Amino acid sequence: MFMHMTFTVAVAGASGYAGGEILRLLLDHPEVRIGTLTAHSNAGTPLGAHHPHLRALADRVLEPTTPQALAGHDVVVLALPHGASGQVAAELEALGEDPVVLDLGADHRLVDAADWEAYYGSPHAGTWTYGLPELVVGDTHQRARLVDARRIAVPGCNVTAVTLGLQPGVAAGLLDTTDLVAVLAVGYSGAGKSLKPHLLASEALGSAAPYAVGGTHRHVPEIAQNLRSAGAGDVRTSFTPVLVPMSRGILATATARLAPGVEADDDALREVWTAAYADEPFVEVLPAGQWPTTAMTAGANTALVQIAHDARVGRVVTVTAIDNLVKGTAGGAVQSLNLALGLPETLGLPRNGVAP
Ligand SMILES: NC(=O)C1=CN([C@@H]2O[C@H](COP(=O)(O)OP(=O)(O)OC[C@H]3O[C@@H](n4cnc5c(N)ncnc54)[C@H](OP(=O)(O)O)[C@@H]3O)[C@@H](O)[C@H]2O)C=CC1
Ligand SMILES: CC(=O)N[C@@H](CCC(=O)OP(=O)(O)O)C(=O)O
Repeated sequence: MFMHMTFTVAVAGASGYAGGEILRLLLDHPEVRIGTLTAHSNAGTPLGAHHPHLRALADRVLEPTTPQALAGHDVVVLALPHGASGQVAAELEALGEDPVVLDLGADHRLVDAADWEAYYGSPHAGTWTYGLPELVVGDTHQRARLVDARRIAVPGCNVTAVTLGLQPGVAAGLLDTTDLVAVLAVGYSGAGKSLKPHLLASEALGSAAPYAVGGTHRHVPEIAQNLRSAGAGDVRTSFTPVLVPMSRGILATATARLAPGVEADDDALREVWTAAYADEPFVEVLPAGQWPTTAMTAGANTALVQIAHDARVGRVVTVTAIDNLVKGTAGGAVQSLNLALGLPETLGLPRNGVAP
């Protein structure tokens, strides 16, 4: 049993998609009181102008994102563009504040500063405790490190899907990680709420569009970092995201050759994946023959996984569906926050999607 306590949570970037989604979840979280909400260009406007579905907070006026506005809370959520979150976190610390800070952006995810500089082209802000409880770390899981953590770097949404799909096979030594191929169907909310001409409905509806092709996507080093944590040596991933006309969701198809000398059929693979996630509240391997869809995970903090062996080409095929805004961002953040605060990991988090 845990002691009931109320934690005050400030959300920076509350006008955006990730900020709005964590507010949706926190409004139904029994141990949380929502404190200051901030924005940037939309400071001074009411939250209801940006998230009409969050009716209980409709009249809350967004303050400018300053360390002073975020001070005095138990928890601060940074739902800001990368670069901005590192700066705000440093300013908050300079003020002598030590809340639990969740960075939903990329600034504190990577361990290797050279990786950061190569993919983001700016100085590295530092490395925080990585917020993927299910990540395999040697003989244990990342959740052990999240208990009592004060600074949490929430993973990228594409990374979450690819990591959860491949990780059991990597941890069991079944996969050749030097030849990974990941192709993802990605919903538009992943790109954030700010106006981008190629995301206008007139451009995007009825069309599928690849982006960050040819190994340039910023999630490539983060995937490698996670799979190395799970036991891989060299990790090489061909990573291609494809925007598809849906507002939420990621369907990640990640494939790999079996490691030299390993033989496995569908049933053997399913046994490994199922055992790996048997105790996970938010990762499910579907029954044989059933494949994940994004609709099955919409609104839920659940990742759905299926595996097959394509014997003709000698590749293991994993398919993983998540809601980018829930398990891929805000839900994963609340899951890690629960661990950091000593609360049950599943508190306030939906497991079932809203399909159709
Ligand atoms: N969307 C997703 O599926 C995912 C997002 N993330 C990460 O979460 C973070 C937020 O993303 P998302 O909500 O989608 O983005 P949005 O564009 O929807 O929201 C961005 C938020 O940050 C504020 N903001 C913009 N520029 C600045 C600045 N220079 N300084 C301070 N605040 C600023 C905006 O305020 P205003 O409205 O006032 O301009 C807005 O509140 C990003 O780092 C993103 O990479 C991670 C995983 C998935
Ligand atoms: C559709 C779209 O653009 N999606 C984003 C995913 C958002 C995310 O995870 O971003 P960060 O790692 O920067 O936090 C992308 O692929 O970059």
